Amino acid sequence: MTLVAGVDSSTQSCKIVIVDAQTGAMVRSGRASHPEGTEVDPTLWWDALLAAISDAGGLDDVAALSIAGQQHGMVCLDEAGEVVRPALLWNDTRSADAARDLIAEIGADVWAESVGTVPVASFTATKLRWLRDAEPQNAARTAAVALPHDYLTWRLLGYGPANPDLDALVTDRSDASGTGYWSPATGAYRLDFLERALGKVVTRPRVLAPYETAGSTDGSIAGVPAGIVVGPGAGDNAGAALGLGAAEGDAVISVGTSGTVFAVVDRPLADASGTVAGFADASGLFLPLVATLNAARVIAATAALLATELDEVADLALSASPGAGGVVLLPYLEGERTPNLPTATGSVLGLTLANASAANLARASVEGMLCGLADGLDAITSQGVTVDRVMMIGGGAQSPAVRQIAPEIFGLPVTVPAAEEYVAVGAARQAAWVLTGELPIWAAAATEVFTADEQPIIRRQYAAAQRSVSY
Ligand SMILES: Nc1ncnc2c1ncn2[C@@H]1O[C@H](COP(=O)(O)OP(=O)(O)O)[C@@H](O)[C@H]1O
Ligand SMILES: O=C(CO)[C@@H](O)[C@H](O)COP(=O)(O)O
Repeated sequence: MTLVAGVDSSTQSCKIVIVDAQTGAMVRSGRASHPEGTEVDPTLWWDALLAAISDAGGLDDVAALSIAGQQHGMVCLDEAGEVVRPALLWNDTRSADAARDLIAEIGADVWAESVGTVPVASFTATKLRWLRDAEPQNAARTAAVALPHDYLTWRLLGYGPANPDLDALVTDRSDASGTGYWSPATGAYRLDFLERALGKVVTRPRVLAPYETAGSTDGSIAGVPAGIVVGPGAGDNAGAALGLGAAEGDAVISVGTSGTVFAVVDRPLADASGTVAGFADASGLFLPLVATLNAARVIAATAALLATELDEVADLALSASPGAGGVVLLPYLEGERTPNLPTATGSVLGLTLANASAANLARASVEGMLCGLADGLDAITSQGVTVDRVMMIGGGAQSPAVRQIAPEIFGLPVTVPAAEEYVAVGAARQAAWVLTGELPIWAAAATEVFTADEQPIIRRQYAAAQRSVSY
């Protein structure tokens, strides 16, 4: 049996799966935690990757490996291969003003036509503009900019401070498309956009084709044997699409640290409103995507508010009626990206003596979080993307309340595949593709389908609450 490995270096943790390259059957897995915060030293992600590999029993019998990861994070390297400053993550909103400036300079429509996206604080380009203005000494020291998964791939291939070849950095289409200076439509960097953001052009990772090899491990890293073929990797959402085998007609909703809604389509999208990001996918196609900053952790925050556990929040939420008796939670606990409200905070509205209960607050938190994703799904279909099936993944999809309430809000059945690390599975599938030259067809995961009558009151009162709050 030939084994391949896939990694998901996500916001909260690093996960690795080791599977049979031919069938995708799980053999073993491992994980390690990431530090909290919206800026993180990338060397700690590297430490977590090595810890996850060890937790999974090592790579001695693994033939190929790919790394997928959280998108957009700004990893700045100097000429010596040292990290210049902690990486700003996708959910760090300090570059909101930089996003506004970049749009003002050339116009949202030019951004969308040129690179498929309109700047928001999440994207790498806006973080680079922030660096240029706020930390010019660090901008001056920056010789290369990479994304989280690019940095890990580079380190895995034996590069780093001891072997600082910045020209050896590689990435893939899906993650490159989240920078704001690479075009999914042309497959080329817009160096003028990179220069506009950072004030200079620096080394950036070479963009590999979906099944092009990045190289092989060289045996220089303790715990990583020589000769493992390394794939180009992917952004985490594109990795999940590959892991699920998402096809035309499928919309995937991920309830992880971020909330995302995305679909695989055969043409690049350019939404000048900025709501839908016209990303590339990991198979050579395209991945229109809407992201929110507030998803699974809204439920965790509600558990903290109610001084209880996640399971109890779900039980409470399911004990309340649709609409939570009129209580609405606008879940902007980390600011928000869609809608673009980087400085917003969360609000609870509609409280009365009659409805003020733990059950209604629990339901309102699940409803509010899902309403943001339902708005995202609408934005994607309004771009002409056909959706026949909604699939829901991510840690938050393990909540019985999220599963059962989602169809009331989406107005569609919601398919939840068996709990699995689909980003890491997608990376493993890519590794098998790179190894064999053929994208393997793996059996689809078992699924559970959740249905419910649509409850229009939920989105109606959520929309009214949004209109009533000014930011
Ligand atoms: N049963 C559950 N109910 C609600 N949230 C959950 C449940 N299980 C896991 N989560 C949440 O899912 C999140 C992790 O999901 P995951 O998809 O791995 O995120 P990421 O990939 O962004 O790190 C955590 O915030 C965790 O609290
Ligand atoms: O910013 C985006 C997508 O544009 C996020 O989806 C990040 O890629 C983080 O992913 P998770 O850690 O939540 O999986």
